[in-house]
Amino acid sequence: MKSDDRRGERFTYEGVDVVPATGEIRSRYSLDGRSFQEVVRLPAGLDWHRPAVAAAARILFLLSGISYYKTAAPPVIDLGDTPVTEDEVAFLRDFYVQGLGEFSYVNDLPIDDLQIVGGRRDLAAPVSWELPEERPLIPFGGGIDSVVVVEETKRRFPDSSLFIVGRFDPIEDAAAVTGLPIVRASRTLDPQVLRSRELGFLNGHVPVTGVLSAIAVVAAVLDSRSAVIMSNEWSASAPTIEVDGRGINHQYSKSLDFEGGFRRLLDAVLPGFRYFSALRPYSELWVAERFAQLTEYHPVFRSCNRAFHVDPALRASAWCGECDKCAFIDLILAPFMSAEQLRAVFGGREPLDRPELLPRFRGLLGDTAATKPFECVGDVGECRVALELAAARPDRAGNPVLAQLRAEQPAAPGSTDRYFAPMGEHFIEAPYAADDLLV
Ligand SMILES: CC(=O)N[C@H]1[C@@H](OP(=O)(O)OP(=O)(O)OC[C@H]2O[C@@H](n3ccc(=O)[nH]c3=O)[C@H](O)[C@@H]2O)O[C@H](CO)[C@@H](O)[C@@H]1O[C@H](C)C(=O)N[C@@H](C)C(=O)N[C@@H](CCC(=O)O)C(=O)O
Ligand SMILES: Nc1ncnc2c1ncn2[C@@H]1O[C@H](COP(=O)(O)OP(=O)(O)OP(=O)(O)O)[C@@H](O)[C@H]1O
Repeated sequence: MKSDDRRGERFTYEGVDVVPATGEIRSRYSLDGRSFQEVVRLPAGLDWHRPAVAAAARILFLLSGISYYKTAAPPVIDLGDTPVTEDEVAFLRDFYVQGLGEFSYVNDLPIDDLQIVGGRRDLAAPVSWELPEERPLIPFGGGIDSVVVVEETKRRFPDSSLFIVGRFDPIEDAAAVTGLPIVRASRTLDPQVLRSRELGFLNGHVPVTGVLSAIAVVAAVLDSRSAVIMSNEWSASAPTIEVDGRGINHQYSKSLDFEGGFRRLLDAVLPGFRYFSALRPYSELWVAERFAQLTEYHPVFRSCNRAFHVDPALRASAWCGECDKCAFIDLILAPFMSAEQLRAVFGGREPLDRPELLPRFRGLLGDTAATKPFECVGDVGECRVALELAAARPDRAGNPVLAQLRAEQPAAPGSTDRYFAPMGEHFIEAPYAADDLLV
C-alpha cells in the first residue's frame, strides 16, 4: 500500500555480472519496469578468479542499489534471486532507512515501512578465503582526515596502498605527496540519475561512503590486502538533527553504527578481513592538530565537496571558501595553523575573513536559531573549543568574525582536554593502534 503518490511500487535487484576480462562489476536493478545499471571498474590485471571476489561483488551489489531506489523510494525492495542471509537483509534495511534519513527528511517522505522481500538464503554460502599478510588499503579522499590516517599508517605499514574512486585533481595532488601506490576504481552511475529533475525522480543525499567502502573491499580482495582503513572521525556518528526523537545523520555511512554492521557482514563472508576507521575515537580537533604539522599537504589538500561532483563541468577548481565544509575546516584548523597559512589555503577567500559567513559559523556553533548543516562537519562542542582557541591566538587579534562569535558564545564548559584524547568506542585493531590507544 503506497503512502504517497510520489512513491513507486517495487525496486528489484536484477543481478550482478563480474567481468574479469574488462575488470567490470555491472550491478543491474529495476524500478517498476525502468532499468538501471551501475558499472564499477577495477584493474583487470588483478586476480579476479578468486571466489572471494564474487562474494565482495555481491556485497557491492547489495549496497549500490540505494542510488536507484531513491528515484521513487517504493515500499518494497525485491532481492530476486540474490544470494543473501537474514543478517545481510537486516543490515541492508538499516543501510536504506538510516542512510536515506536525510533524503526522507528533505523530501518529507517517510520510508520506515520499507519491506525487503525475496533473496535466496539457500544460495548464501561462505566462500574459501585466506586472510593475506598484513597489507592495508587506505581509501583516500584528500582531506585532513585521510591525510592524517595515511601518514600514521604508512609509518607502521610501508606496504600500504591508497584506494581512490574516480579522478579528481585535488585528490590526485594530495595522493602524490603521500608517495604511496594507488589502487584505482571508477564508478559509472546510470546516466538517468544525472537527469533526476528532468525525469521526475525523487532525489537527495545518499550514504556514498557505504558504497565506496564496498568498492574498497572488492579492491582489497583483488589486490590481496587484509584491511580497508577508513578515516571517519568520532563526530561522524552524531546525528545532524533530531526529529521526533530520532536522529538523522548526513554522514550515516561514516558512523560507528554503520562500521559495526558492515564489519559483522564482512566477517561472515570474509572471516578476519579488517574494516575499521583509524579515526573513530578521535575528534576533528585531534585530527586538525596533527594535520597542521603536515605542512607538505597544506598547498594540496581539499575538503570542500564542490570539487567532487559527478559531472566534471560542475567541479570547482579551488576551495569555494563559502560552504559549510569550508567554514568548518577553516575553524577547526584555526587554533593550530596561522592566519597566514589558512589565507594561503583558501586563496585569499578565507571564511574567517568574511563577516557575511557569520550565519554559517553560527550553524556550526549550535546557535539555537541555526540548525547544524547537512554537511560533513564536526560536532558543536568541537567547534566551540576551536573558536575559543583560535580567538585567543595573537595573530587573530582583531579578527571581527572571531570577535563577534566569541562575544556570542559562552566559553566551552569544563576542560577541553577530552577533545585531545581518545574517546568513545572504536574497532581499531591491535597492529594499527596509535600510541595513545596502546593502553
Ligand atoms: C559533490 C556533492 O557534494 N554532491 C552532493 C550533491 O549532489 P549534486 O547533484 O550536487 O552532484 P553529484 O554529487 O555530482 O550528484 C549528481 C547526481 O547523482 C546522484 N548520485 C550521486 C552519487 C551517488 O553515489 N549516487 C547518486 O545517486 C545525486 O543524487 C545527484 O542527483 O547533493 C546530493 C543530494 O543532496 C548529494 O547526495 C551529493 O553527495 C554525493 C553523494 C557525494 O559524493 N558527496 C560527497 C562529496 C560527500 O558528501 N562526502 C561526505 C561523506 C558523505 C557520506 O555520508 O558518506 C564527506 O565528505 O564526508
Ligand atoms: N573518491 C574517493 N575514493 C576513495 N575513498 C574516498 C573517496 N572520497 C572519500 N573517501 C573516503 O571516504 C571516507 C569519508 O570521506 P571524507 O571526505 O570524510 O574523508 P577526507 O576527504 O579524508 O576528509 P575531509 O574531506 O572530511 O577533510 C574517508 O575514509 C575517505 O578517505
